[in-house]
Amino acid sequence: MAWTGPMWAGKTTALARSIADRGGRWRIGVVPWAARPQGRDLPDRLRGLLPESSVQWAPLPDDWDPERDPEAWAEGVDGIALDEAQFAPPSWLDAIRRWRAWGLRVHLAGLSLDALGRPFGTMPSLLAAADEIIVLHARCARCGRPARDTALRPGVTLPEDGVAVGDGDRYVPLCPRCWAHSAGGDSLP
Ligand SMILES: Nc1ncnc2c1ncn2[C@@H]1O[C@H](COP(=O)(O)OP(=O)(O)O)[C@@H](O)[C@H]1O
Ligand SMILES: Cc1cn([C@H]2C[C@H](O)[C@@H](COP(=O)(O)O)O2)c(=O)[nH]c1=O
Repeated sequence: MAWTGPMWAGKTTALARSIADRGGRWRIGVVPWAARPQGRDLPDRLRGLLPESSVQWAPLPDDWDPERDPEAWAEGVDGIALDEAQFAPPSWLDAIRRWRAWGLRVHLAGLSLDALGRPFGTMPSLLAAADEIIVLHARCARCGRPARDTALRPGVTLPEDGVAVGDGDRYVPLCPRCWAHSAGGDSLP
């Protein structure tokens, strides 16, 4: 199951809620350290959203890559969850198929598009293989309508690979109309 949408859409919150609703023992995936948002410890943040009693934690180490040993990480857990899945290595796709075949639940949350509207990292492939996808919306920072996209703040640029960790200092959620205006310089009708 996968949750996507722009930044501030509530993806992390929905992921945490889904784990709490299911209960059991979960491993929470951590994207490679280098790509993690500075100052935001994702497992801790997820843990803070979950009632301690309903979930047993088995966090993955920072440098974990499922290609190395998917069996080891499936052992003793009912599910595997990953936040910021756009940063996951491509080997997640194969590992997820195996985990599912072994009867594990796999829950993911991440950005499908970068701030230039391009498919972002591994997330589009992970969505293509998902059994269920929920697209969440934030609130457009310009007009308040439902926001499907994340845009760059004026004067901020994005590297070619689309990766620039950050928060409201770099990004804003926008509705399709305001995003087109901001990205293409279209005038609003
Ligand atoms: N423009 C916005 N639209 C919607 N939510 C926002 C906005 N700005 C801040 N928020 C806050 O962000 C929270 C979403 O947090 P989170 O679950 O971390 O989302 P995501 O993982 O999608 O970035 C909301 O509960 C809301 O309080
Ligand atoms: C749009 C966009 C985002 N990022 C980074 C910025 C944040 O560190 C994460 C997204 O976090 P969230 O949980 O969805 O709020 O991704 C990026 O690197 N490139 C982009 O284009």
